[in-house]
Amino acid sequence: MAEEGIEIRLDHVTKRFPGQKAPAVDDFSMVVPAGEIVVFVGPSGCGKTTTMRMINRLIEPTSGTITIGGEDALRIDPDELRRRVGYAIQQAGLFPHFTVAQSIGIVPGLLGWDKKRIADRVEEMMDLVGLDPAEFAGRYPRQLSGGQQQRVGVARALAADPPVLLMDEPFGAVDPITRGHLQDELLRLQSELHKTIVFVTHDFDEAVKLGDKIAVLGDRSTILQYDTPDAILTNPADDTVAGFVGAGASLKALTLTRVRDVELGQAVTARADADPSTVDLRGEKFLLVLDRRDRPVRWVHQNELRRASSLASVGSPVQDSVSLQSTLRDALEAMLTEGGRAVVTGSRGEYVGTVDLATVTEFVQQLRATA
Ligand SMILES: Nc1ncnc2c1ncn2[C@@H]1O[C@H](COP(=O)(O)OP(=O)(O)OP(=O)(O)O)[C@@H](O)[C@H]1O
Repeated sequence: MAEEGIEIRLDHVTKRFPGQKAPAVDDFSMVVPAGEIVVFVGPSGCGKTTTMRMINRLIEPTSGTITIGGEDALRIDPDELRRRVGYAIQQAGLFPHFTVAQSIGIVPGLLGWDKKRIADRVEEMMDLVGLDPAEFAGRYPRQLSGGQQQRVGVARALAADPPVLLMDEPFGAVDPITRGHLQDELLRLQSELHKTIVFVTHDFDEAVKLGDKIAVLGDRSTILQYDTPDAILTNPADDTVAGFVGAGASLKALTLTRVRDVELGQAVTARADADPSTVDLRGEKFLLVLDRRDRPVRWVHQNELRRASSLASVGSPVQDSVSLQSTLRDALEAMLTEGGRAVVTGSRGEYVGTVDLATVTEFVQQLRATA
């Protein structure tokens, strides 16, 4: 069993770097709830990294207190702090002369684990982040893609099973598609591990996707708003936050809702072996043809249906379907590909319903009305 997250509390924390007039972090107070992902977003230089690094004492606060699981961070001995707080950074920060296995084993090694325990743990972590140990354990960073390096960085941060994970733009240096995959994987890991995660990013979309809560920070790490993504999207605290949310707030809100949360529509359906002349479209323009296991295969227009002698090959293929776990944004994407409705399938790929544009529009309007 992995060790689950513990609460982090920052109380009136200030950091003043020597020789600087203004503090980099000015009187920062926040509770990061146990087992949640809190994302810091804000402009470059606003103090996100400094705030985060005070939690694991890579930077010492000038004043104020930080507690981790109720214990004063300044009193936790450095080895124990290293075990309790994992740290992952942009471009993974891997040592060029360490193999993947050596990198992941660093913190367990520092903590004095025996060789066998470290080796077992390294293998377990590689599996966890989707890197085959047989293939990757002996590789050096330069023999890895950017995405693979980031996976190693996350595995290394998790190796000593810390209840707290600090992640400073960990996916900042990879292409958007890899970034999306790494985000999905982090969410999957988190649904198993329930760590307390503080995550720093410039990217508001990333914050919306990952955060249970988002802290929008301004100069000197001032908290402009600290709330759930949907509260911030629908009700930004001020113009600065609104600027950060940016255009397309409604579109972003679509990533917050799953297909299973909206009412599904129903298409007229028929099995591929049915006789076309018996199909009643009940005023609809399209028929959805299902295979023997009820999986959606093709859309057939009423004109095609009229001329068809069999449903086995007529119509155009269903190209993109979504699952009940997909977001409304995925559904919108599928609608744009399919032209019209997105087909929703269950866990065995079977047809369960459809989502159409009206449902999405209605959802956005409701969200605005309740905000
Ligand atoms: N070691 C240091 N000595 C002096 N000033 C520093 C030091 N580290 C950071 N600062 C200053 O503190 C402020 C906050 O920096 P910080 O790195 O925390 O910002 P950030 O929000 O993480 O920025 P970015 O998003 O660009 O990484 C900046 O003005 C920076 O120049």
